[in-house]
Amino acid sequence: MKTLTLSAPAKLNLFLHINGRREDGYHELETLFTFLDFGDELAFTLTDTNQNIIITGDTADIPLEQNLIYKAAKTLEPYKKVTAGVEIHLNKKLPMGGGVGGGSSDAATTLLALNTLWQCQLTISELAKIGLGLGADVPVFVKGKTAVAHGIGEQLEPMDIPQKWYLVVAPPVHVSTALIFTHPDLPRATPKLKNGWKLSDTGNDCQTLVKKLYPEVEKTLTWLLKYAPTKMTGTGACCFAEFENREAALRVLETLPSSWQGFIAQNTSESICHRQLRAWQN
Ligand SMILES: C[C@](O)(CO)[C@H](O)COP(=O)(O)OP(=O)(O)OC[C@H]1O[C@@H](n2ccc(N)nc2=O)[C@H](O)[C@@H]1O
Ligand SMILES: Nc1ncnc2c1ncn2[C@@H]1O[C@H](COP(=O)(O)OP(=O)(O)OP(=O)(O)O)[C@@H](O)[C@H]1O
Repeated sequence: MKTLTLSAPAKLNLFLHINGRREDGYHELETLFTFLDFGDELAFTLTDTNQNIIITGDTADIPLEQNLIYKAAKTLEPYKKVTAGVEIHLNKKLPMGGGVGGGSSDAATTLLALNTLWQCQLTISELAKIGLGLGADVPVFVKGKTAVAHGIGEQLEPMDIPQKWYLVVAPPVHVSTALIFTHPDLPRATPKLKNGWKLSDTGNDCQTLVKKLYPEVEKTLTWLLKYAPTKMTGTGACCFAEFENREAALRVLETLPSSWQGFIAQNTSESICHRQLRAWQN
């Protein structure tokens, strides 16, 4: 059996507005998702042992039952049309809980890969619906197109945006998404954008609160802003600065303080996972 190796790319929220809070505690969002050509790598190999889902690689810190890769595979099990288990090897490159959606992207890549390998024959829309049960950010990775999202992040309107280079910096702090979304000081009443909006008029509604609670995030934003337009992604802690070309981004990466981790990448209108999966199928 051949091994199917796919990326689980990072996402950036190029803006993130919170428009309201729903009765179930989730928030109504308006956010622009794009994908980066950098991410985790997952290798899928079918095994003879039915009912068996084995995860190897960089998963040591995550209990199996909570691992989004495992959860995604378990969710697809009832749909499989072949008698086979799977071994999934994870090469983790994205900071965990960093706002770049690493866990959600791993889950989406797992759904897409196993839908093919296990011949589940689910459509992308059906997979996205299943993915929403794993996390608000999973559907956008399943659909794999740069998009403005509404609802809790699942109503997606694909959008063409220019390709840029990004320097993404992960300060050494972990921000809990749930903590930010339950905080009394989070602004929750940004109006929906009107037609003709410009990216320069948008922001991240979580940023002021996260800066206050995590001074390392404030330091990172202040440092990056010396070089380029900068925002935080998701609920942090990662921050990204936007550049017109690779060389400019690389020059700033080379001067990054040593306690911060960073990488540079380009945004892609389609997730690289989708491109790789198509190439494998043909
Ligand atoms: C903020 C974003 O990162 C933007 O991309 C995401 O919407 C978060 O997506 P995620 O990590 O997949 O979120 P989930 O795992 O579904 O939810 C984590 C926690 O975030 C809060 N949450 C998440 C999404 C949303 N629209 N409203 C929320 O209030 C909920 O309190 C939930 O307990
Ligand atoms: N395979 C996985 N990779 C990363 N995190 C995982 C995975 N499985 C479960 N998790 C859990 O999910 C949490 C959130 O992970 P993730 O990296 O998606 O956060 P994030 O980048 O902040 O995403 P978001 O922007 O969607 O909030 C982690 O703290 C971790 O405990």
